[in-house]
Amino acid sequence: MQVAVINRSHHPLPAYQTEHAAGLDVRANLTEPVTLGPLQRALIPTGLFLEIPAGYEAQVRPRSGLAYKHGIGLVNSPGTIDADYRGEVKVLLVNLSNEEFVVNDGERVAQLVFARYEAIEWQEVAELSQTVRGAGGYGSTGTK
Ligand SMILES: O=c1ccn([C@H]2C[C@H](O)[C@@H](COP(=O)(O)OP(=O)(O)OP(=O)(O)O)O2)c(=O)[nH]1
Repeated sequence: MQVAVINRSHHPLPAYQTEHAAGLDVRANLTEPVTLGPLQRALIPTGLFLEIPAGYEAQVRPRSGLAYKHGIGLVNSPGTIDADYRGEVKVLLVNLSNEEFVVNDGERVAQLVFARYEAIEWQEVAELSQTVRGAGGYGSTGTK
């Protein structure tokens, strides 16, 4: 699938790192570093502007390396880039550790996964079909 992109960052376009990688790592496009104290959040610009084909979205997902090594996550995980969005893709980072973290220019802060979605129409009804699960959830099937 081809996706139109304007790259106003000073970094190359995101690229798949391995043959079957689902995500394209996106880099912070910063004029100066951003320091995140414990539990602080910041909207990190990427310099990327997309035109995603109708029927698709881009999910902004966290990177496990940043999460594991530094406790850095996304506030709105996963973020959603709509097909009709023409603004800059931004990454809403949060520091979940108890130490400062500095986001430097070029840091790979998240990954973009492109995915199909279905637009639905509501069919309002009085009752839903019966199932074994019924309304059970939140661990209702056991303790492990
Ligand atoms: O991590 C994100 C999430 C969203 N967006 C952009 C693209 C998306 O299409 C738009 C709106 O996102 P969303 O629908 O999550 O925001 P909202 O809070 O519902 O605001 P709006 O009323 O603008 O839809 O913001 C990003 O750049 N990064």
